[in-house]
Amino acid sequence: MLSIPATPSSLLLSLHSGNDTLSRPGFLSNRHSFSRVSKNFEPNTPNSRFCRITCRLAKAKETISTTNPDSLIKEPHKYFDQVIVTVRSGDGGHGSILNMPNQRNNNNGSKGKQEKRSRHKSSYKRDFHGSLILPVGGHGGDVVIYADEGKDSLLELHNKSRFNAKRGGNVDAMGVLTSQLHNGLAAPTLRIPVPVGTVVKRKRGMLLADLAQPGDEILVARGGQGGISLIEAPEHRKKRLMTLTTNVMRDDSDKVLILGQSGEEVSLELILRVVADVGLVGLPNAGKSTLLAAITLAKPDIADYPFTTLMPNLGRLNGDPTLGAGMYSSEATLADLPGLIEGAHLGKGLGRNFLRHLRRTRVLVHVVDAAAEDPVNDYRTVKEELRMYNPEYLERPYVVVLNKIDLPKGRDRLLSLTEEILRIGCDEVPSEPKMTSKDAVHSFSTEDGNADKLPSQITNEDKKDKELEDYPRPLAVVGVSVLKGIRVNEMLKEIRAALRKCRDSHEALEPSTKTVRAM
Ligand SMILES: Nc1nc2c(ncn2[C@@H]2O[C@H](COP(=O)(O)OP(=O)(O)OP(=O)(O)O)[C@@H](O)[C@H]2O)c(=O)[nH]1
Repeated sequence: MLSIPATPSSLLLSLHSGNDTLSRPGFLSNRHSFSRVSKNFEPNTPNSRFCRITCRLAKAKETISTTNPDSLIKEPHKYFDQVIVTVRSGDGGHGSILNMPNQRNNNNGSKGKQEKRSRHKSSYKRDFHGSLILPVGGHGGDVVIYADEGKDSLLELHNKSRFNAKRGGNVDAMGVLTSQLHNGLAAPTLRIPVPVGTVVKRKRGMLLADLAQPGDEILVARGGQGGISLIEAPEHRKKRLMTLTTNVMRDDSDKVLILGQSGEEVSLELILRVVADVGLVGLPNAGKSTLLAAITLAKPDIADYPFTTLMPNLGRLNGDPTLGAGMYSSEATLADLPGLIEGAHLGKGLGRNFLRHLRRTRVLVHVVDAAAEDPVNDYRTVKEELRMYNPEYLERPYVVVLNKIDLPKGRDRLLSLTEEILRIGCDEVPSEPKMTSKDAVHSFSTEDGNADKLPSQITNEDKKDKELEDYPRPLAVVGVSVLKGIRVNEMLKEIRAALRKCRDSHEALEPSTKTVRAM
């Protein structure tokens, strides 16, 4: 029987006496935070079988949303790649205090009945040493974050930034040990999907994982262990029981063992780094999204105004058909990044956030509008922004695509533009080893900028002093019209050649790396 007078902040609970009921672990749900528990036996009640518990109801926690939902809709590009979430693993379920069955009513039990019961005892579960196995509370739910190919941004985690795993089940016992007793149910693992390429860090702390491959996962909060069960026995029987099991309750402090351990709560920072083999860069309106749509099945937004692309779009490039059966090995992922403008590395335009998404690419494709006012200057502007953000980007193999040659202005200047662009840069191969695909996948930063320097990038500041002419020339310059499908195959050939070059140099690098490791 449970009577609940309705007062907003506190409840007066009258519980049916059962001392058992009160002492039974797990009876008091941990959803209520008890401020004071007192057993005042009512003097006027006929049998003093009522007790009073004063408690305060904890308000259900509202979902913590750090971001205004309006800004999420209006400015998704500011939030899609970074979020702070709080996760809590489940508490362990409680064990139980049990009595041996023949402890009860042992006054009126005959010798024959006791014998029967002791025979019955042999059906209890026992371990290898013959000791009784007593049920334990269920394990609290773990929290796991995993890379899911179906996710492309962290936006939805801004709406729900708190995750609680379930608690383990209590041992469902009525206080008497029987052979039918089961362990409390283990709570399921709470699995949170994030896009491939998400870096998981403790909030303002250490890096936990880089979920760079589909299916990569990390356990971020371990569920609490379930409590154990103990047998309560009168003093004179304890010694005998100890021969049966070590789980005999010795004093009141043993009750702590019965309670399940609480789960852990952690705040995490999730940072998305787009994972792609090829990064498309260029000024707004150069035709990057049109290019992606022309050679992959991606359907990015395309319009003739700048900054149509607000978030990186990914597309899958089919393998090279000339390779026959091996064509699948030459498949690649392309990332169309929002347009860069002068000052992008300082946060102008859509900001520097997008520059960091080039970090994991191996090949860059500069898309230049050949029909623009000054295409060479546009090309230099983009290269300058890359250099100011991370000079290492200029050392990656790249192809320049002079787009819109269907327009007379573009077509007429194609030759002169190609020559001018090929003049910017040098033939020299940089002395430092180039970033390999593996490095590219595993490079990440604690914050923007150059905080994630690889050993080979330590001299980045020095590199910023170099001119554009001191960095390698493009592998190829191709004139195309991605809209009209003019020379698109030639462009594909050059992009695939650049990818192949990366793979070859990566493979060539591998044996020497092994030698260094062996030494
Ligand atoms: N004539 C012509 N127009 C093109 C060509 N390629 C793209 N365009 C047009 O150029 C405009 C911009 O194209 P997008 O693909 O959105 O350009 P973007 O570089 O992705 O632009 P942002 O999203 O601002 O970065 C659109 O109107 C396209 O139709 C081309 O080869 N020829």
